[in-house]
Amino acid sequence: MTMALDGVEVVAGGRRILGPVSFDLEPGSLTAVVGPNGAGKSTLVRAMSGERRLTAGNVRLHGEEVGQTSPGLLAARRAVLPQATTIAFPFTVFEIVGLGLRTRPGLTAARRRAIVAEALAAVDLGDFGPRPYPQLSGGEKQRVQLARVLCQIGAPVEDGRSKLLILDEPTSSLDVRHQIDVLAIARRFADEGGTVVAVLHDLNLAAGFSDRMIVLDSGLVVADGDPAELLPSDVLPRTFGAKMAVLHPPGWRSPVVLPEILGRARVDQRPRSGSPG
Ligand SMILES: Nc1ncnc2c1ncn2[C@@H]1O[C@H](COP(=O)(O)OP(=O)(O)OP(=O)(O)O)[C@@H](O)[C@H]1O
Repeated sequence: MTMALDGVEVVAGGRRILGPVSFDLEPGSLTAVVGPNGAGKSTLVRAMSGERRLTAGNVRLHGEEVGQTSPGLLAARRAVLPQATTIAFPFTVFEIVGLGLRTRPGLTAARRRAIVAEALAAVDLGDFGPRPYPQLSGGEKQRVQLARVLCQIGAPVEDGRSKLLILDEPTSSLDVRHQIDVLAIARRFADEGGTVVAVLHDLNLAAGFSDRMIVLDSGLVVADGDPAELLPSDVLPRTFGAKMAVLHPPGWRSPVVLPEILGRARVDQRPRSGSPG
């Protein structure tokens, strides 16, 4: 087991915003965390990464409590792509991505350059190294941050331990092709023995790339299972308060869901019979 959460609770502003939550993450898996705005998804991933102090319970990474693990050791075993990263200084893309390698001392300068170049190529930013980071678009910045995280984490498995990649809305600023590219990188990391947990708002992307979907609502896990089974169930419409149409494209691994309003919108926009125009 890579990570174990046991009775995790977080209280903030006088109310419990997460928990109690208990589950395990296994090597070789990609778990999608979905849920409405304010459900506690970011709080959960920050608790998992050791960035958020727990009010109760514990989070163990390979048996060691993350709250008790040194920052250096944590950085070598898990990497976190946060929801937003603000960097105002005119660092180049090379410099930002290279920051990920601070946790991997002992590499030669040539090796560091090669790793950074490889990570940039993986996120389709092969030519972006010399560019000033603040000038990039939102989606380009998000992919630079993923490259930094990939540099930090290195191989999916080291010393027999599965490394943990924690991604908070990694596709929020990305076009459809780059959404798929980024989740394919995460999928590959899991297929090679790493462990991935990703907060995603796109339920179809979540179902397409994950082996397991955890649905969070009001700080609690309301469903946890195979996305192909969860998508057609009543859990998602109930949790999100949105009617959903379930489609089963022939040959697809998982069904897809669409908000029902999409099917009606064009009809509703047509002029009513008898109305002017
Ligand atoms: N420090 C804090 N003090 C008080 N309330 C907080 C604090 N941090 C988070 N919250 C509240 O806890 C709830 C969960 O926040 P969180 O950011 O984890 O939600 P989320 O599921 O990631 O939402 P989104 O989809 O909008 O990103 C929200 O209602 C938020 O307002």
